[in-house]
Amino acid sequence: MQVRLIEGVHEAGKQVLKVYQEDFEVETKADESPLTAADMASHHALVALLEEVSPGVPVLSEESDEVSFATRQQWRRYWLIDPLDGTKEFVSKNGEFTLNVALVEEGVPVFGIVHAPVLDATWWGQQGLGAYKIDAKRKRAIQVRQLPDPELAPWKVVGSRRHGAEAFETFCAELPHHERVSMGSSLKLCLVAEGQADLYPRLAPTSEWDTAAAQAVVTAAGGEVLDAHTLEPLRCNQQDSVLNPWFLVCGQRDERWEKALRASVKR
Ligand SMILES: Nc1ncnc2c1ncn2[C@@H]1O[C@H](COP(=O)(O)O)[C@@H](OP(=O)(O)O)[C@H]1O
Ligand SMILES: [Mg+2]
Repeated sequence: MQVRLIEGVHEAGKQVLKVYQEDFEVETKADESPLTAADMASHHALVALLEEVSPGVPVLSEESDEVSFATRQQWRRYWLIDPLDGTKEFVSKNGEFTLNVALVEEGVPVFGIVHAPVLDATWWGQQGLGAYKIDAKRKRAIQVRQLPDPELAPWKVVGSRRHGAEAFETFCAELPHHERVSMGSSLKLCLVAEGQADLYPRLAPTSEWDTAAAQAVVTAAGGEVLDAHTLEPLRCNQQDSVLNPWFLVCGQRDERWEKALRASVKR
């Protein structure tokens, strides 16, 4: 099943690239976020793919009509997709956008694919099977890295290009020696999954479809995606709202970043 899914996500990625390479119009959604023909082409391609691969399993997409919590609560497993995460990066043409497909079971993202068509890179992970990166037609296993001694090698902290700057600054001010990297979309979580970054504090809003696929990759790679208040793993489909709490992605827990988090998260 993974092979067909990855192939299908790549096909959807090609449709996204076709729009990317042409002149496209940008609409503004009710929540002021941008929407392009690429978001919708990817949405339709991914929904068709998932209906083909697993008929009867519900699909919730950022671009679907809203589904009531009363209905969603009945779903033991469902597909959760963000057809184009990082639409602002897409519009500004920096390549840092992704297609995201997650399988959620009992609130836990157990399988996920994140695909970045411009970077020609795909990350996928599955509970019990590990995490992998495919680029330039090469597939390799990935895992989070051990936090280095910051005196010897700076911690690498990844942040959004556009969101949550103030709390991010407070967090970083409390950290030992570190370097920062900016990145768009769910690629930030993938950097932690493959050991290119140690921490991604997301101290700003996101929705469950923004994170579920990459959370599956991070956890399969040995890391965690934790609620910034409780330090419990993020779970999907637990409440009416599809908004995530503020969260932090890490390879491993450490008292030094937990202290920085307490300083930057209002309780
Ligand atoms: N106020 C808000 N509420 C919910 N999600 C928000 C938000 N502001 C930004 N986001 C989410 O953050 C994502 C982009 O994050 P980043 O800038 O770090 O890449 C957006 O994904 P989309 O591009 O899929 O809309 C959007 O879902
Ligand atoms: Mg998104």
